[in-house]
Amino acid sequence: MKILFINGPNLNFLKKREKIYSNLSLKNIKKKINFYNKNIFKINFFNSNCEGKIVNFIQNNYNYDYLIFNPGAYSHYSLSILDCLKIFKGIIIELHITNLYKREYFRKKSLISLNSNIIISGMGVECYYNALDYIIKKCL
Ligand SMILES: O=C1C[C@@](O)(C(=O)O)C[C@@H](O)[C@@H]1O
Repeated sequence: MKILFINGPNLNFLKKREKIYSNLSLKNIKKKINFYNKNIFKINFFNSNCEGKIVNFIQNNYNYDYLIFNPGAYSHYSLSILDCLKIFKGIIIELHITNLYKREYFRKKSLISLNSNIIISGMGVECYYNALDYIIKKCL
């Protein structure tokens, strides 16, 4: 099973951001997730603060089985990422550490969700591990 694991802008600064996000860094999360890598799945990690780089990465790997994706602020306005997700062949799991519905009005709508199969929002950083657990259970 081949999984893309993408984080969008400012998630590389997770630990330094507002308290609502996490006291773990993205590096720590990746370390934990690496347990699943090779042992169970082939996971391809990517994070970027640049919209075009995210689009390129998805295009180059459009035939993966799953995409676990926290698009960060791009969730709310990136048509180019939405368009590019339409060519992605696998299942798209969109993640948000915070509960978007409890936040500012401009965060309540995710454009990306138009093309997501699953959305997890408000579970904290546990959402990353839960997305992987979901995939494991689907494979049983
Ligand atoms: O960068 C982020 C993180 C986020 O996607 C989340 O994980 O809760 C929510 C977005 O609104 C925000 O811009």
